[in-house]
Amino acid sequence: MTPVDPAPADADPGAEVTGVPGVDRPVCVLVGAPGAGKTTVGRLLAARLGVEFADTDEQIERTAGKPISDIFVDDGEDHFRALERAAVAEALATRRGVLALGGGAVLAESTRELLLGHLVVFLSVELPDAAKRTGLSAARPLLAINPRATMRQLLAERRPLYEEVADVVVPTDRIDPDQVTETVLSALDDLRAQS
Ligand SMILES: Nc1ncnc2c1ncn2[C@@H]1O[C@H](COP(=O)(O)OP(=O)(O)O)[C@@H](O)[C@H]1O
Ligand SMILES: O=C(O)C1=C[C@@H](OP(=O)(O)O)[C@@H](O)[C@H](O)C1
Ligand SMILES: [Mg+2]
Repeated sequence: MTPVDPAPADADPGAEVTGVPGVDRPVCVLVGAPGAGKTTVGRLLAARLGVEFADTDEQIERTAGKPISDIFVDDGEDHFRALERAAVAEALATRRGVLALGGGAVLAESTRELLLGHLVVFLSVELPDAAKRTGLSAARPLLAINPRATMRQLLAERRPLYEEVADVVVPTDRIDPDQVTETVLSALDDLRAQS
């Protein structure tokens, strides 16, 4: 089990927001399907821990200079996945706070291998909430065609990959992002107590 050492929940909000002193990797890495709440909960979690937040999708968009939906349309999914593998590898090596990955990052075996050295939280979500939260919208290009069936298939195919890389699974169905954040915080405390 990877040791966890999050900053205390009452971390000084005025302190420099980077990571935990002496810890040379992200405090935790969030994985899960689109709509699981990785980006939303990641931000809340980082604020509670007093550390930085990074999202590999945002990094990819900054580097490419366009939204992910445009990368899919202009350059194709394979190109996006290559950018994603590079962005995830760089973020795992350099980020020290809370890191959210895109839902498909775990499809790459090389990424799953890299995640072995990290504390990984799988935010799980079932079809009803995943559908509601994504609105099955065009902002997520994978869901552009037959979104409900695609989401159902994606959840079934990826669950074993999320479970493979995860140290802990936090179900998010029917609870709000603040409640998910509290659940993740206590899971991190439990892991720290065990390590
Ligand atoms: N636990 C939750 N309950 C209700 N809505 C949520 C929850 N988590 C996230 N959301 C909403 O669902 C949408 C997708 O969340 P997001 O954080 O982008 O998910 P992800 O990054 O995992 O795809 C956002 O509108 C967000 O506000
Ligand atoms: O599941 C996927 O393959 C994807 C999920 C998206 O991120 P979120 O999981 O944050 O929505 C984004 O990386 C891209 O649209 C592809
Ligand atoms: Mg996201």
